[in-house]
Amino acid sequence: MYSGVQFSLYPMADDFVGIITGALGALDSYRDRLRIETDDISTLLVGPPELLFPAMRDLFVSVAASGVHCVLSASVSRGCPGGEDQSICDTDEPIGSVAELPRRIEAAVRKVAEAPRTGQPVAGQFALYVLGSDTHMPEVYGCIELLERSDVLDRPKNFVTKVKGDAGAVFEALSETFMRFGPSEGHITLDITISANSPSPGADLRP
Ligand SMILES: Cc1ncc(C[n+]2csc(CCO)c2C)c(N)n1
Repeated sequence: MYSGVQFSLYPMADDFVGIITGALGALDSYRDRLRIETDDISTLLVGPPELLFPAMRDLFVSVAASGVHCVLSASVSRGCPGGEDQSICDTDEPIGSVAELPRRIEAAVRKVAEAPRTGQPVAGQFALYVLGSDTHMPEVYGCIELLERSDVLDRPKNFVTKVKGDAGAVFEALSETFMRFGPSEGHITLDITISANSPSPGADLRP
């Protein structure tokens, strides 16, 4: 199954080139397991689905820890038809609807509870899109139940769900959403925005 992400980091700082280039160094420990390609718009990660969010978390937290206001925008995809290079995406993890929804939510809640915390608060919003499926809403509501039970749900908004909390919990909840919801063989995508250190009133409150 082809899985990967195109993501961009936007640090609101004069030295954005140095910050982005330095942040990409945080991916070095993943380079043997992920195909990584950077261009002027974004960085591509292709590889096992369980590595995509830890890699983005490490990169994002490495920048956010400096206090700079930064935003990460990501389009994550698995099961995209026609993808080449699938063997690098091999995984032993259970993917998608291999069990009834309540069991998958339980397993995901446990994983988020066990995820290491980073001490870095983040806010974000995302949408889960289950493509080519007429039973997508239970999967979306299941994912929102996971967020609520993991204490990272902020609130629903038009077209997206808002999340907040420690980066460790938020990235793990998004990873679990990617791994456990939607059909096992089908195509799903997540459209994600994560922010840290925003000067907006009420943003990023310590969880
Ligand atoms: C994760 C990530 N990858 C690529 C870019 C695109 N980009 C914008 S400025 C810059 C540095 C100068 O080359 C690069 C690579 C991004 N913003 N974030």
